[in-house]
Amino acid sequence: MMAMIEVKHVAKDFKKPIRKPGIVGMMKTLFSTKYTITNAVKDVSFSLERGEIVGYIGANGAGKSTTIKMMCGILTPSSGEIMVDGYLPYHPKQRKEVLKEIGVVFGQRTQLWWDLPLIESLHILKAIYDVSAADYQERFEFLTKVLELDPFLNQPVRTLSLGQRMRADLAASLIHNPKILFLDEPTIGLDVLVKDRMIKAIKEIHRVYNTTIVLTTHNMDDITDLCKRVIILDEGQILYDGPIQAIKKSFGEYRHVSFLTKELIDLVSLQEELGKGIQVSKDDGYIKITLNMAYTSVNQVLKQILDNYKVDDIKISEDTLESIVKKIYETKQIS
Ligand SMILES: Nc1ncnc2c1ncn2[C@@H]1O[C@H](COP(=O)(O)OP(=O)(O)OP(=O)(O)O)[C@@H](O)[C@H]1O
Repeated sequence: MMAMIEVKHVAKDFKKPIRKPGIVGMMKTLFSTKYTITNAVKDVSFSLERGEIVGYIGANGAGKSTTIKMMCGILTPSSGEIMVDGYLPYHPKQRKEVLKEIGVVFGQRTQLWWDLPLIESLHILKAIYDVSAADYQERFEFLTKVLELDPFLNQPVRTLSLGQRMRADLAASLIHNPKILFLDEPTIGLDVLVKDRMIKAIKEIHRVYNTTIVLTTHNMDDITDLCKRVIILDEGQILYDGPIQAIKKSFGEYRHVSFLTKELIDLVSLQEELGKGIQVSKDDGYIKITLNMAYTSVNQVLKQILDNYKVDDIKISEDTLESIVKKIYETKQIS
């Protein structure tokens, strides 16, 4: 079966003339042949099957938006090839076909007509995408329900709150029932409640339409809630592509036991007492023990603490995806 998205050895370089200061410099810049080259994306390959949801993550400037823009046909790769449902998105003759297949939400800016009521924007999109009346009605009802658009359908987009605007944008990106949805920071700036509703709606859309979704975000909760697979990008290259569970496994062999006691504790001797694979530190009044499960167990550590100290409070935690990903960015490697 053909993959829904196939990215093959794609690279993208941006060429920018080196600017010289002042008006004379500006004139010189115009005729200059000197450039700086940014290799925003270097040799990236992956493929997505129909209905997959993948988290495309990486630090600022890693090349995420550049990849998304190439998959949407806004930018052309410097080398390599991208196929979206069998079409080249940046090919002038195939662009139109690809646009029918994709929906895009850029959290940072709206795609809607600012002064028009949402309902009118949806009507315009219906005409642009040539959606039949029956299809439009079915999707409109579904989207109005899952995204709770009713209260503000008749308001101009510029008067919407950020949460309402994001929901409106998501509805607009889906009115032509695309097979693929690109979400670039869809929950940026949203409060926890609104964010949760947005995530729920995306899940429901995926359940009903089996949409292939590429999600770019800095919010690891979104990734954990929505994706089974992540692609981690670093300086234009893929550092990891696989199940979230596997990263958690390879980095998640650490547990943290934190306890509160009134007793005076010498951290160095505590560390020696507890043995191999243990690190002891202070954390907000608590004594924090980080243990490597390859050497010891939470049970063992708990027993030692409770046998030896009078404990007022105790907490056990594991690394969150957030802290694991931070470690991966820092060490730039994955075991
Ligand atoms: N049009 C452009 N012209 C020149 N350089 C660009 C252009 N677009 C992006 N870049 C550069 O390419 C690199 C990758 O940028 P990109 O926007 O893809 O990163 P990102 O992973 O989406 O980052 P962020 O999380 O900050 O959105 C950056 O160094 C950026 O400055």
